[in-house]
Amino acid sequence: MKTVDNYNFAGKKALVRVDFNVPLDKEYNITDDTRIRAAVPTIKKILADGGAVILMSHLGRPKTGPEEKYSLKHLVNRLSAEFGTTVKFAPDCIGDEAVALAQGLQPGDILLLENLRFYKEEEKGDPAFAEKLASFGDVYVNDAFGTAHREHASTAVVARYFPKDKVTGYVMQAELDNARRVLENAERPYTAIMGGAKISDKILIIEKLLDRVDNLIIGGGMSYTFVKADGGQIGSSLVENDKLDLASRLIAMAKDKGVQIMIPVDSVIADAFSNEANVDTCLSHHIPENWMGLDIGPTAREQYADVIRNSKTILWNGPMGVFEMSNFSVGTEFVADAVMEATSRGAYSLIGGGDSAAAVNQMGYTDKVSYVSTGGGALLEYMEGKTLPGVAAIERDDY
Ligand SMILES: Nc1ncnc2c1ncn2[C@@H]1O[C@H](COP(=O)(O)OP(=O)(O)O)[C@@H](O)[C@H]1O
Ligand SMILES: O=C(OP(=O)(O)O)[C@H](O)COP(=O)(O)O
Repeated sequence: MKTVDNYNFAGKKALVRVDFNVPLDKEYNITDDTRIRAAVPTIKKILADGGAVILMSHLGRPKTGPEEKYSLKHLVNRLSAEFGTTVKFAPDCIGDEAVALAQGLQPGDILLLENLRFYKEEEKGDPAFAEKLASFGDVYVNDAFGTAHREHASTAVVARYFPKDKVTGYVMQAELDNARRVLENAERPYTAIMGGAKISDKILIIEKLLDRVDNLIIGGGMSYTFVKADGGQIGSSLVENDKLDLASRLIAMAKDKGVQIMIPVDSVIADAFSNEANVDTCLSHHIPENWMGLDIGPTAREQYADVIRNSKTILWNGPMGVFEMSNFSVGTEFVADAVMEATSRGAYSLIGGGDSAAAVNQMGYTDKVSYVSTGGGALLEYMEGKTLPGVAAIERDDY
């Protein structure tokens, strides 16, 4: 492996792709800094060698250019405090100002570039955009495990401009080492728990996981696409209508493969997406019009906890409900409790994803599970046996 440990950064400018896609509240305070803390050792290694660091990341999923709530400037104070230096900020990730700031960097300096996704070229993997980013550094470091499943300009394409000087960081190495252990040696019963809101990304992964797991537990916003596909009435719950056929096929496929697929029998419902909304409980197949499922219900909780407690390997990505709101956090807490209990009895529990890590931290369980990964989708894709583009771009000489 080409890693930061085998590279001397003295006198070099390191272009470091990190995953600083952290949750922010309405006042733009960081509500969970797991991904920032994770990136610190790599940055410190570069600085200790006598290098300078140019940090680049995305934040959220901006659709049409710059937006205040997706600005990485909200992270500057946190980073400056962490490193005991004033972290410089380029308010545009490319262009004259960024060029001048990068050129002026001295050993020990840190520059943070504005959100790469303010340019559509980032997600398109545009080579000209990647080349502009590449011009800032002498060496490319990819430490963004959470985004390693994306073949974007900054996560993969940029590596082409550093044929000899490209390495992975400590986050990437630790994550891959840990995930590989589970991938190659999962004790049974093996249970995957999937939830959250990124349905179209994660539903595709289920098919591959069906070849590996004994139980597949579905919760969170993803549930209602399955409930609707199964003929249920889901009110105004989150749904991806173009994935209904796929959801039906997955239910049938699980039966064929002898995998127990679990969809929440009941849900906590609300008449608005708010903690102040009216709240009730009902069967997930009979959610009234204009009400939405925002958490798994009391029966589903018990059923899920039962299966989890009896598992020997647990892979969990995505909260069971809108855990950020106290009225809809019980399902996630229940599942977290069961994961913790199974772990204390010797199971290996791997929990991944920005929001999932935040949920586990919020409950104080981080040290009571086997490993908390900074990646959600990336972890799942790796666990289905895929080569991650962000890793391939570093490892392959011909990328
Ligand atoms: N039933 C639901 N309806 C709408 N959103 C939900 C529901 N359940 C969970 N969510 C939201 O899903 C988000 C996390 O999804 P996701 O990004 O897929 O997870 P992770 O970041 O852990 O990979 C959380 O913000 C949570 O509020
Ligand atoms: O938060 C992330 O992934 P996750 O929600 O799967 O944990 C990563 O930063 C990737 O973000 P993306 O799914 O918008 O490419």
